[in-house]
Amino acid sequence: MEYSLVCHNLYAFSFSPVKNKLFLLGIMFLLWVYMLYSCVGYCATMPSLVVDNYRGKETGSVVGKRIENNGRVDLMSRLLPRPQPWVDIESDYDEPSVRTSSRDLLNNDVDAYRGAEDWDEMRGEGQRAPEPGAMSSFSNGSGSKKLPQAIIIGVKKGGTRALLEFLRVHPDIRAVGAEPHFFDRNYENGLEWYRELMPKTLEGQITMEKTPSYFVTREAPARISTMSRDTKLIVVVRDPVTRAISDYTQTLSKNPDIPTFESLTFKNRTTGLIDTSWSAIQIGIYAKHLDNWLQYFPMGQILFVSGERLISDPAGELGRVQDFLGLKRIITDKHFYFNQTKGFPCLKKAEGSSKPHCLGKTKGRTHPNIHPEVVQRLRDFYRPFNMKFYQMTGHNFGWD
Ligand SMILES: Nc1ncnc2c1ncn2[C@@H]1O[C@H](COP(=O)(O)OS(=O)(=O)O)[C@@H](OP(=O)(O)O)[C@H]1O
Repeated sequence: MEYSLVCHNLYAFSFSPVKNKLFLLGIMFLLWVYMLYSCVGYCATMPSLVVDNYRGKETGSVVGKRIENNGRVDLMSRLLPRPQPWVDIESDYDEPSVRTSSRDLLNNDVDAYRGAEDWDEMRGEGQRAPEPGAMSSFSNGSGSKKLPQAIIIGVKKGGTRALLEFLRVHPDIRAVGAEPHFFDRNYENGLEWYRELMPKTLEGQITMEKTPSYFVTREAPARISTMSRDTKLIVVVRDPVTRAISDYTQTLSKNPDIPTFESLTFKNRTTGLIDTSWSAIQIGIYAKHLDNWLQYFPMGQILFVSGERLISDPAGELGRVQDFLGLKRIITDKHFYFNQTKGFPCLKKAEGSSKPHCLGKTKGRTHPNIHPEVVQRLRDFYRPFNMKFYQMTGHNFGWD
């Protein structure tokens, strides 16, 4: 009798509609928590999830701040839609390395006026060192942060952003979107600070960064060699005359009142003496800068990418770079298309996206018309340096 009463009560309890609903809700909640957890784990291990605080700002979110916060907030940031890695993060600070006091402004000294070229969302913040955890991937994914094994060290306006964005398509490359400027401006922060900026990588993946000003920074070769003598160096070089005009165009876009290109080029217009203290001119003397690197690195450890070919045959140049990095040639012709409107090759699918992607509006600007006589004078000026550079690298870049 007692037994049947207990059974009856149990039966009534387990099949009461309220309890049933509560039970179902409980199961659904557990399932939801499980799915959420799995999703976080999955997101964190995806190789392409690179977010930095600058991107966070770009997309109008506070992703950057979240990444530095505690686990719960960090978890939320992972679940938010991933900001696309290319979205107008086209860096790139102006060149501070070749300075003279009178020319600070025109030499794009970041302290004089911080250009933050292309990196629109950084404008007006003043120069500051990137914050660890702010530039790299999600902080809790699998893998570990490593110092870069390969660095794009130059040259400014050579096509460095295009090369890095193209390389990021490769599953074995993880790169910092922002320019860390560690070996020129932030060296005192120490290697640990630098490593913290890097995205997490899995075994076999290569960590990369690009800071074009390294190529003209006197201390950079020794510093990089101290980090690791095995670091692979990549330099994107471009006709120094067009490079100088591109550099000037960038400065002009931010400071429309600067003197003309012509007047900045010459120390003395009548004698035709070139002002080599102007960074736009100085950077293009590639042979001189390369000499400094060769004191610390053998030629075989430096790859020169043609900025011109990166536009006319991106897959060809990318093939060379992948070989140099010891990677399988995964980035090929089929990754690119020529965008008529942009006038440049673009990616059919950018990293982590299924959409076509061209670089932003600050890459591929229209250059001002420069008087042909000035261009000719510059060609004459650079010719011997170019010849020396061809000789040193064993490669004729065809600028003359
Ligand atoms: N695919 C593609 N799309 C757009 N732009 C391309 C591309 N490939 C190379 N380039 C050239 O890259 C030049 C900018 O060079 P950088 O990225 O090295 O500039 S920066 O130093 O980082 O500011 C930029 O220079 P300008 O044309 O003078 O703007 C471009 O000519």
